[in-house]
Amino acid sequence: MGIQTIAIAGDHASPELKAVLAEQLRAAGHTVLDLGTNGPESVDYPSFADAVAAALADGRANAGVLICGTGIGISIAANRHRHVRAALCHTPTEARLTRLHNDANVLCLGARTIGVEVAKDCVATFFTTEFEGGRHARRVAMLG
Ligand SMILES: O=C(CO)[C@H](O)[C@H](O)[C@H](O)COP(=O)(O)O
Repeated sequence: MGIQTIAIAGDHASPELKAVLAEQLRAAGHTVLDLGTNGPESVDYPSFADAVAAALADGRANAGVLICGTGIGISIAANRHRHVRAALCHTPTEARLTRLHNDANVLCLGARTIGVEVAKDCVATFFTTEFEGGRHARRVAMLG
């Protein structure tokens, strides 16, 4: 994917993992736009999906990472936005294939469902894998 400006956000399940992943992304040379949340207070995941979607829409970021407890709610919310292709990944294989086949622009992770090392591997794979194009470009275009 090359060096990106990456918007990262999540709900109250996310801050610890988010901090680790933000540091990983910065160490890899990316610019990180942290859109919260940064504390343990209970918040609502759709707001954070909307914040990353807005950053992608207005050009403040080229890609995103979203985290909630399972990654499910925040991926549902993110995919309500037509310009977002958010992929919930539990393995680096899924992270690789969603970049190759779906040109996913937002990686979703579950802070309560995968370990930090697997999450880091998913991030590393997602942001170093290029979209394959070809037959997959036709299908991605059909997503609207
Ligand atoms: O949306 C979710 C389920 O797909 C996330 O896991 C949320 O983080 C979770 O629902 C938050 O639950 P909590 O009991 O309010 O911490």
